[in-house]
Amino acid sequence: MSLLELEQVQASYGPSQALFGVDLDVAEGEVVALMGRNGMGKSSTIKVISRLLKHKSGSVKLEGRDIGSLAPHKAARAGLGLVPEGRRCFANLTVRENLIAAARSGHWDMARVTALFPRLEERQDQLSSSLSGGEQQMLAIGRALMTNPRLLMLDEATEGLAPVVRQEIWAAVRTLKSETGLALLVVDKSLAELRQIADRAVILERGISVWRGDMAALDHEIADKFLGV
Ligand SMILES: Nc1ncnc2c1ncn2[C@@H]1O[C@H](COP(=O)(O)OP(=O)(O)OP(=O)(O)O)[C@@H](O)[C@H]1O
Repeated sequence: MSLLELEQVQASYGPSQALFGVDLDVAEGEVVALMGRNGMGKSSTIKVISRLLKHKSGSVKLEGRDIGSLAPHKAARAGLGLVPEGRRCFANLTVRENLIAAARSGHWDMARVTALFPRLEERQDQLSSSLSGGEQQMLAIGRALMTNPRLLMLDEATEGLAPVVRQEIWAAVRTLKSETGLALLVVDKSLAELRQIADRAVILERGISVWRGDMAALDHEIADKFLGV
């Protein structure tokens, strides 16, 4: 059974429909890249999974259980960890307070998160608003890990960061994959990085899953056709 499974999901923002038929699944321990050009529905799909956007048809299942009627905080409790686009943390809390506020019991605790991101340990007493963009992103990932998710979703986790910081984030994501086997759903513009980390990919075009397959099968022709790279 898949850990997460979406079938023919449709969703709208008021009168404006964004998703027209999203099929996607993530197995336990698997890394899936969710890809597509700008505005094709990647963030909306992540929002549907996190229950921040309600779908109007189709199904969203976590371990075979329909989670379509869960409130967002219950989705988090059910094991869906989200690092949203724009890395939202509590600006008026310190790094440590941000992490503690998210904590739920399990493998991930302060010690493990700060071992993954040593910079967070160095900055633990600083307000999160005083962190650099890269450090804020590390904190956003750390917060999501502190919830001890079954599935971690990263929406554009490296966007707008300097190349050296992006590498630090990717290194941490690779560690998550190799050392913890956490299931990941990753949205990112870097095909090169996704190729290194993802087992499979799902490509969206105008809110529809138009290609699903092993990352190794995503050749130049497919990338050119659907991603324009
Ligand atoms: N809050 C909103 N209200 C209305 N329409 C929205 C809203 N958010 C997204 N949309 C629309 O839904 C469609 C899908 O957007 P979405 O952000 O999911 O795409 P995306 O693939 O994540 O794009 P990007 O790579 O640019 O982040 C787009 O047409 C977008 O304009």
